[in-house]
Amino acid sequence: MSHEILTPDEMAKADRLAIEGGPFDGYALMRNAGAAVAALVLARFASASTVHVLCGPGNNGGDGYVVAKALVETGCAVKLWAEGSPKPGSDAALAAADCQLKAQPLGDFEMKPGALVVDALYGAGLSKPLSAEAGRAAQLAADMKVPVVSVDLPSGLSGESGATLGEAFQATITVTFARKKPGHLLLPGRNLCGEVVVADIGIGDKVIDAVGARCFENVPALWLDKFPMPALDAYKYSRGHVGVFSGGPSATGAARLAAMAAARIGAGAVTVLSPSLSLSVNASHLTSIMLRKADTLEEVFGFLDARHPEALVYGPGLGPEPGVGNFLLDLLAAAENSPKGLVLDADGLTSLAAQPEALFAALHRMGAPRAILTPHEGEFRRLFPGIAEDEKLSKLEKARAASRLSNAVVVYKGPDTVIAAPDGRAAINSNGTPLLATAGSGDVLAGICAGLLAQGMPAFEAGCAAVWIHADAAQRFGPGLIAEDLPLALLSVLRNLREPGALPVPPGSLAAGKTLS
Ligand SMILES: NC(=O)C1=CN([C@@H]2O[C@H](COP(=O)(O)OP(=O)(O)OC[C@H]3O[C@@H](n4cnc5c(N)ncnc54)[C@H](OP(=O)(O)O)[C@@H]3O)[C@@H](O)[C@H]2O)[C@@H](O)CC1
Ligand SMILES: Nc1ncnc2c1ncn2[C@@H]1O[C@H](COP(=O)(O)OP(=O)(O)O)[C@@H](O)[C@H]1O
Ligand SMILES: [K+]
Repeated sequence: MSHEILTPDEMAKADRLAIEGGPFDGYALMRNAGAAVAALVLARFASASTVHVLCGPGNNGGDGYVVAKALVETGCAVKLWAEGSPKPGSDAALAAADCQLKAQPLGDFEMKPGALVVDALYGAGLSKPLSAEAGRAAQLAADMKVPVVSVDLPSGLSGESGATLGEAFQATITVTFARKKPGHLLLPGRNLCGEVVVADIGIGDKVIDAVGARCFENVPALWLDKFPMPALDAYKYSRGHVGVFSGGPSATGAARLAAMAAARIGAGAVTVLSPSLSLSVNASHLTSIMLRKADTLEEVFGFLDARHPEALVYGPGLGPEPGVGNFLLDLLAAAENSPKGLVLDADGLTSLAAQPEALFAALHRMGAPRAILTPHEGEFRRLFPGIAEDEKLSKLEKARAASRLSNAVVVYKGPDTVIAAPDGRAAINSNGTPLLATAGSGDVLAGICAGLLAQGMPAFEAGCAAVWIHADAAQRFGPGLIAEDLPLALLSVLRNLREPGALPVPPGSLAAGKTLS
């Protein structure tokens, strides 16, 4: 795998293990890193009039000295500006000594239009806000609109959290090493990095495996081998049955969006469970989706006993009243009726904000994580106030803590959606698009999650796949997208995922692209 995401501590461990295992020592890794940045500068910015390399006192600065030396040797005009000087005996000190250019103090930094800035001030070791001089340099680069190549991370950005400690550089391209860090994908970091290029500096996959990272960029390779394929002898119920709870007469659309999405992602049967007052409005809008009256718990149990749905969607359009939450708790308390899979979204989360412990206890009683919670920022804050308010935690750590607490897969939504499992695995999504910021798109996501759960996909992989597919569908549809468009836009995503060779076809299954007609 190459989509692990390493925290700065994990990267430091990789660095240590790589040096112990050879063949590269620390300075050789630094030379490889600097050479990769210099090669990118030459490939992308050959016409820059002058390359200004800004070096800090640590190893990030060490990389900068290597870049400056390599560029001078190819004939580039290079100026070197330094804040502090490397510790004697460090790799960075070796790099500074090997660099023939004399550094000027960063406080005097100036440049002309047409230049390029290589930002090698601070990377993984950022420990405090940028100094006034470094902040001024970042501002000058922004004001003069010169391109900035940041080494490892834009200086001022935390690689751990994606947050800034005061001022930060706005990079055009960030060159990082071996693997991405959370700060490259979490906001606002993702915006500050520009394009992220991962350079191989000789830290092999075995070393990365030994680090044991449990966070990944959410790419199809993470879940494709668990993606459901209908067996040749499939029938509608064996392909998975999803039940979606509908709201009252003026709030039924959300459930239908979820239901359509569950069907489009491949569930063989979908039933909308509707209060009697909403039956006629639901009936007038549903065709292949089934409809069943469910005013009382007994009626819901009747459906569960008769139809054994593999997954339920509870929340969209139900209303935030505590009674909505109590209904769910009563449903979950009846162990023999406990659904195999559950997606809790929107009002299903908000209605339990006054008694989250009761929900978490019920989810723990369900055993292996079979629930997916899909809170947006506000819902997360309501359900997990203690975690949400902890400013020391990144979005990644918050999602992980919430997942452990609730024994559910948590899909913490937003432009940088994080999916976390109680066992510590997590994924950060990077194909999100602001086109998804449209009413009802979350309901569609809940339906995709449930459709995948119902087809037997494990909860973590189902959450990851749903988030990626949802965003890919929006990208493919393009501007003008509204939530109603998303279920149909899934077709193009699915077709692409199922291209011959993209998915393993289990024996006895339909070959990719074939239909049963
Ligand atoms: N890991 C790897 O595999 C490889 C890593 N490599 C490179 O190493 C980089 C990490 O190096 P690093 O650990 O030396 O940290 P770095 O970012 O240079 O800063 C530390 C120094 O800066 C100081 N300092 C911090 N913030 C400050 C501020 N705002 N204002 C002023 N000072 C501040 C801090 O001071 P202190 O906190 O100790 O007071 C310390 O002196 C990594 O990003 C990558 O580029 C490559 O060579 C290839 C292999
Ligand atoms: N700027 C954005 N970039 C990427 N994804 C976004 C952005 N804004 C919203 N989304 C996604 O759109 C969906 C919105 O869900 P939600 O807030 O529950 O909306 P609704 O309740 O209207 O359905 C989520 O999947 C969220 O991650
Ligand atoms: K940097």
